[in-house]
Amino acid sequence: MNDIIRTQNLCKHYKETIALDNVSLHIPRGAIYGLIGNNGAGKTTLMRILSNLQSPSSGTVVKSENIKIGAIIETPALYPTLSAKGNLKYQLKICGCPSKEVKSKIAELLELVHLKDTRKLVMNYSLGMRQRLALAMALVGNPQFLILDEPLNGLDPEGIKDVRAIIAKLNEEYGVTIMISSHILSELQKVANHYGFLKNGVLIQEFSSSEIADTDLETFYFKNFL
Ligand SMILES: Nc1ncnc2c1ncn2[C@@H]1O[C@H](COP(=O)(O)OP(=O)(O)OP(=O)(O)O)[C@@H](O)[C@H]1O
Repeated sequence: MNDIIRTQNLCKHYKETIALDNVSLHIPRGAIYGLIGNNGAGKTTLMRILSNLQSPSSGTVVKSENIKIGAIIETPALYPTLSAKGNLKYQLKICGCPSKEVKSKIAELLELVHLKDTRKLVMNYSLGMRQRLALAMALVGNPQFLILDEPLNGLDPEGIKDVRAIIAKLNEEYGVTIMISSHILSELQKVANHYGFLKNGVLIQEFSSSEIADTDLETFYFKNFL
């Protein structure tokens, strides 16, 4: 199938709250898919379901065969009393990486996410460093599909630029399909090429950047979200 993942009529209810309401989305293989929605729109719920961390109330998720999924959702799970290398070593062992490959894999991952100060303990990391390490941790299992829930939140402009560049590199050079969420369209426009707009649990529209001009995309966003 051309979509790496799609959903059919996905619904999620929390008692009386409808977090997702009949969501049918399509993420083409190779895309960088920007998921836009205000607070409480259902972005995290949708991403948790796509990552198998949670079940829908109804509806289905259709994944292309044997895809491996990596995800950073809400607070990344890092070991605060270890260094970046220590975190990666632990994760690689859990994932069954052969001992003789661990060192080179750690070097490759640190290089990929532009993380240099590797002796510091993670508890002393800045938000930007944590975000980069979380990305490296999510890449340990060589996922073909990476889900990133608001990875630019709280980063300074340089951090945003850097994480965007890493995302673009993962997509272009490593062929990873990426889903990335944000409240703000302009944060994603420099990197995404497909968009899904989620409003009050409803996927109101999907666009590919090849079928809509930037200015029309912005008009749609301002009309529906501001
Ligand atoms: N575990 C839960 N129990 C009850 N309600 C929940 C739970 N998780 C989410 N919700 C509700 O579901 C709706 C969607 O929440 P969700 O966190 O998925 O939205 P979001 O778009 O990620 O929001 P934000 O941008 O603020 O993180 C909200 O009304 C939220 O209060």
